[in-house]
Amino acid sequence: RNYTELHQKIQKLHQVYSHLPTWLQGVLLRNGPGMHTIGDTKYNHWFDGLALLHSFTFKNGEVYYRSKYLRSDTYNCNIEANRIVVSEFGTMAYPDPCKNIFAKAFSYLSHTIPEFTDNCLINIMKSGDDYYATSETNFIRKIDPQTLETLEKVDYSKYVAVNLATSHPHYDSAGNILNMGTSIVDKGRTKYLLFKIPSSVPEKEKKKSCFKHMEVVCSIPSRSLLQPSYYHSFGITENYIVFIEQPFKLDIVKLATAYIRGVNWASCLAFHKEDKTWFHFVDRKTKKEVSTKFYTDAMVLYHHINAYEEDGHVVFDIIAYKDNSLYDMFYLKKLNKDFEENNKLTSIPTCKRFVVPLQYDKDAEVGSNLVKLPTSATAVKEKDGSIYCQPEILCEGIELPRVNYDYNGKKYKYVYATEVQWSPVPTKIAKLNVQTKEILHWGEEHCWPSEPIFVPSPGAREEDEGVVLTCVVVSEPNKAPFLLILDAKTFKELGRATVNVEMHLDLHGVFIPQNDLEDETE
Ligand SMILES: CC1=C(/C=C/C(C)=C/C=C/C(C)=C/C=O)C(C)(C)CCC1
Ligand SMILES: [Fe+2]
Repeated sequence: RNYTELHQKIQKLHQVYSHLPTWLQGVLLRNGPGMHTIGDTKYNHWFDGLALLHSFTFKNGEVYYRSKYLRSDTYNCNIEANRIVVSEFGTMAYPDPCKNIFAKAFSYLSHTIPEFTDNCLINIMKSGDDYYATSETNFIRKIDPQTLETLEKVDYSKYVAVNLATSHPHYDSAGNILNMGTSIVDKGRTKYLLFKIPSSVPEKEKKKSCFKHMEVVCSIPSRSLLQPSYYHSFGITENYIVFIEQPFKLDIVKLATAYIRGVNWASCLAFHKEDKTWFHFVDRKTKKEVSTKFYTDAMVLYHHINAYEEDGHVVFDIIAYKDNSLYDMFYLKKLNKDFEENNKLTSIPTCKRFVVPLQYDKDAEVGSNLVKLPTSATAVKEKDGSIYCQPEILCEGIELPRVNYDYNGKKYKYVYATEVQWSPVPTKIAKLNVQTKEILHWGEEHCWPSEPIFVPSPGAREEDEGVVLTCVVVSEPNKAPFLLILDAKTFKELGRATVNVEMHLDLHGVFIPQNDLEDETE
């Protein structure tokens, strides 16, 4: 395969047309796995693919498309060797020992933690005026949001003791990043760290990066020292951080010996269906964890939707599964032509609301439900003082949820998400009203829409005043993919911009308003 040729093709700008609201100016920037074959080698899992960034630029009523592979160290090493030389989630690979920056992986006998990949394929994070491609290892990669060029690599572990970090950070009202990571360096003290990256540095230290000012906000010890939980996101409210310690766990001993055993990282993750799922609430002001033990049954979740406080309760909405079959669905050998028939999810994504009474009557009787809000979610006091929570089901079959971020941490109404049935590929997008459970849909035959992103209109007064953007891949041959713009209120189409090149199925992204972009030099 001639990669040089492919790169040239995808770097070309493609002008496309549509009728758009005039205020919609900026860049929709998205990330996801793009290249799964290198030379004669193939990745095993969809989440392994080399990151491919793509963007839609809205400028004076026109839309321009471009895409570019993230030039990570992983990408460069693989392309140079013309084979996969860096391990990913579902593929174990062995480096060229002599000319490789991943040489540390070879000294695995003396290091517990292998050197991870910087193939940041999951999401985009905003740090001050800068943008980073993110994944779940200790590396993030700065990118230029306009040219999609790859810039410096940042190693979180140089600043705080994390080996893994989520690709779904949160932002406070001042634009500071709040993220969580797991520290497995010191096996006796495995813990989850909540850390903060300031949005700017003091004027006199202008040469320093925001990362030099990173700080640990608090740490939560792992229930199991050798098996910390895996987590893909977390929630925040005005006063609390919501962290779910699920029984889908990473086995540190397995991780440390994966290279010698020749197995992938995915095999170091296991779902313990007999365990419980523990909820942690950290007070953002005092940085102390709420001491009451709140738990629910075993489950697996990737995405938090939103969380807020109401009358002494923390309400949080998530997308949960009965088991970890989701990860298994994305093995590429299963994603063949007949996957829609052959690859049924054994557990459907379910949108669940938990309502947790942080301030409850301490004299309440054992066995009583402590939830005082109108919901079918319960929280029952047990003999030992712990509280067993059961959710209210909001709906089934949605994934890749997004909300109007101005309502993040606050009482809210709307979730925008993709809709999946019993297959991992979304066929519709949905707008769910979490208060009434009413749902609006958009779908068209052979269309596979991406995570929908809500963009508020200027001066919007209502939560759903704005547009929803989704990239649509068309499964029918010779039909072009497109960007779809929906009115967020009605879910009616406002326009579409057709792309004349192939477009890949992606994961997550951001919309960057024109005002947040540095002036373009044409
Ligand atoms: C490389 C690597 C990892 C990669 C995880 C990835 C790539 C997860 C992707 C998750 C997605 C896309 C979820 C969507 O809901 C681990 C297991 C953290 C740990 C070891 C090293
Ligand atoms: Fe995600």
